[in-house]
Amino acid sequence: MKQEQAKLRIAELTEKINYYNYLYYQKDTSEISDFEFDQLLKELMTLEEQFPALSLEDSPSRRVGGTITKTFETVQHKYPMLSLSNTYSQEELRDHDKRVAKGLGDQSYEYICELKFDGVALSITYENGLLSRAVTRGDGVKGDDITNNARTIKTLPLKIKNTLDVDSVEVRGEVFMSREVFDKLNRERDDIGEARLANPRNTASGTLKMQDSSVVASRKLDCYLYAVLGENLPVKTHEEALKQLEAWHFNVSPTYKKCEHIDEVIDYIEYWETKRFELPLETDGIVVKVNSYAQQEILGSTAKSPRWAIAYKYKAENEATILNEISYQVGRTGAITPVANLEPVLLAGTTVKRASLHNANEIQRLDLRIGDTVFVEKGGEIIPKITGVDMSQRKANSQPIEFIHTCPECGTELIRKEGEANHYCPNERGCPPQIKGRVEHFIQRKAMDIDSLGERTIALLFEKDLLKTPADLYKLTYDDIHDLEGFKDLSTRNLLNGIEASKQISFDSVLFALGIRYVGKTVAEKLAQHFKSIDNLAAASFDELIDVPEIGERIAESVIEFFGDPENKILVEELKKSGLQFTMTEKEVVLESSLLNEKSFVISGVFNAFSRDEIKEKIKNNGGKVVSAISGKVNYLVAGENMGPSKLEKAQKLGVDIISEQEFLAMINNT
Ligand SMILES: NC(=O)c1ccc[n+]([C@@H]2O[C@H](COP(=O)([O-])OP(=O)(O)OC[C@H]3O[C@@H](n4cnc5c(N)ncnc54)[C@H](O)[C@@H]3O)[C@@H](O)[C@H]2O)c1
Ligand SMILES: [Zn+2]
Repeated sequence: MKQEQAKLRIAELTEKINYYNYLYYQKDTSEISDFEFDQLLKELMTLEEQFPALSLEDSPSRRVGGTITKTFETVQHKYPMLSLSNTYSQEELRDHDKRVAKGLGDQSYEYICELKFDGVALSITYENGLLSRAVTRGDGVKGDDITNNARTIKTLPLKIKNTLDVDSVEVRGEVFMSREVFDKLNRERDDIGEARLANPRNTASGTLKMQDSSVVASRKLDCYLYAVLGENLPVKTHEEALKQLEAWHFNVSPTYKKCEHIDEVIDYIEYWETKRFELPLETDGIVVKVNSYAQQEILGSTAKSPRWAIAYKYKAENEATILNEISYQVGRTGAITPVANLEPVLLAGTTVKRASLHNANEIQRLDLRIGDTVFVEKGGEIIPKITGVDMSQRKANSQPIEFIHTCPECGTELIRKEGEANHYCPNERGCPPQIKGRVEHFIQRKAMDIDSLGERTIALLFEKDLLKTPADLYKLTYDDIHDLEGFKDLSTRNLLNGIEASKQISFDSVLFALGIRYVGKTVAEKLAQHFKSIDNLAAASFDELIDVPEIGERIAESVIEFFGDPENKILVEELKKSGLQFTMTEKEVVLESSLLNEKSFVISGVFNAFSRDEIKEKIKNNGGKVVSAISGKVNYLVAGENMGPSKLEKAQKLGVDIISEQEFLAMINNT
């Protein structure tokens, strides 16, 4: 390539990479795969090596890709947070090993291999053992202070036993969302007609930057720690750092391994290539780090990444197979989801027969045709996806796929609302999956919690014309149920009792159960707290609705539409007559924060600043739980003066963290 051409290409690559970085780090979206992105960056670096004169000072190859946002306080990192150089080839990994060997002269060295967790890097500082600050990587030099959000991560201790006797220590790790939590979140979004989230990494990253910590807490993020930094630490190797993190009760993935030779590293890579799909989170490769800190220092870093570490990334597994047919599913909200039925193919250890296609746009984007040879890819997701078509195999007479026009369940003509990707069946009250789906939504645990009623029973009742709306549940008689296939006396009474008990479920849950589009559990809680009764809510104007914190225009419109529908008015009236709760009772308190979410406390002794009851109150108001007896499940013992020695002894034996009143108050920012 000539200098002139190279200059143009460098400019083009720089612009592209900056654009994808912007999407990835600011908008939490990706328009291309990581592999494609890494190829662009690699091409840029190769050109810069060939033509050093063209290499720009601010080239994306020289700096960490992320940026800071304006919504959080900006904090300077004490030690820069770098990126990792990466490779997809074992050969390049061996080259890296040779460079390490050369850099270290004749010293022998070891590696620690870890999995590369696909989440977001976080730096967390503990001052005198207490979590004082958590900062995102940002641009590597400065990051966002997201301490309150980090505090909601259940496995991240708010306090560590300061055994090393240092004032301040920084730990680093990867915040992630487990596959299970991610899938559940998407099911919940399907349930209220909300668009699906793309992947756990982007979701974790977006969640960490939310303004409302209680929403962050509900998202159940987790964190694996993999680094300890600080002055005068008695830690000399990466392995010791990991052991220290374990001793401090941080969540350390047990998957790391010490390797004495690059061949062992390759074995590790091969072992985890498919095994990693059994892990609870997504991983996209492994990280190989030189173990000795002294040797890490000899090797040093570039402006962008350390020379003592490298990431080996797995290429997503890809197979070709035939697209046999497209089928269409109707969801609870009437949304139509196309599904690709494939000629079975073995992929990453499992047989794949189906792939999700999301919506009509996706079919169009891929330009799919029946009989096409398509490429199927499986990341960590349960449902694989189609990434492309092998055009060379396309049949001459094939036709573009025409999306169905009528509902496969009820025959109604489909609609597609402006600005929405999905087609919908508008026959809300006559379309069987929508009717059954509305009842399934109504009875779920987070709603009316009628656990003796399942999908199968709902279908049976529906077939017998006994269940067309949730209100019909409260009209069911003993005989109606007893006559159903599989029901005996006891199961019939259980179900009737479950339905009866649901009449005591609080208003916010009832509101969620109604299934108003975009009104998830958290939004229902906010609306219930604010309006106190269904009548107030139904009478609220658009402006009154959007005045409620966290309630946007889309939700406001949806609420107004719901109550504007006479059928819904009838439903609410019927449910009221059946005795369901449609007002908020006084004692349902608003949480001050969720800083102590899922943490349990025992309190003992006499306190200075507050009474025992006040401390208990504070724990509950911040989302924590107060229990009376010490057990291994208790997180903290708040110890006052004159506390009983047996409690103390038991807590010590079980490894329960013992904290003072001041330490407790610091946890909830109340000093
Ligand atoms: N698809 C896109 O549009 C797009 C855009 C930008 C970036 N990306 C992807 O992001 C990558 C660049 O991201 P990056 O600069 O954050 O670097 P990186 O993700 O490749 O590597 C550094 C990061 O790895 C993480 N990590 C996970 N497990 C680790 C472990 N055990 N030890 C140490 N670190 C661990 C840390 O968060 C660390 O900050 C690119 O290689 C690309 O794949 C994709
Ligand atoms: Zn229909």
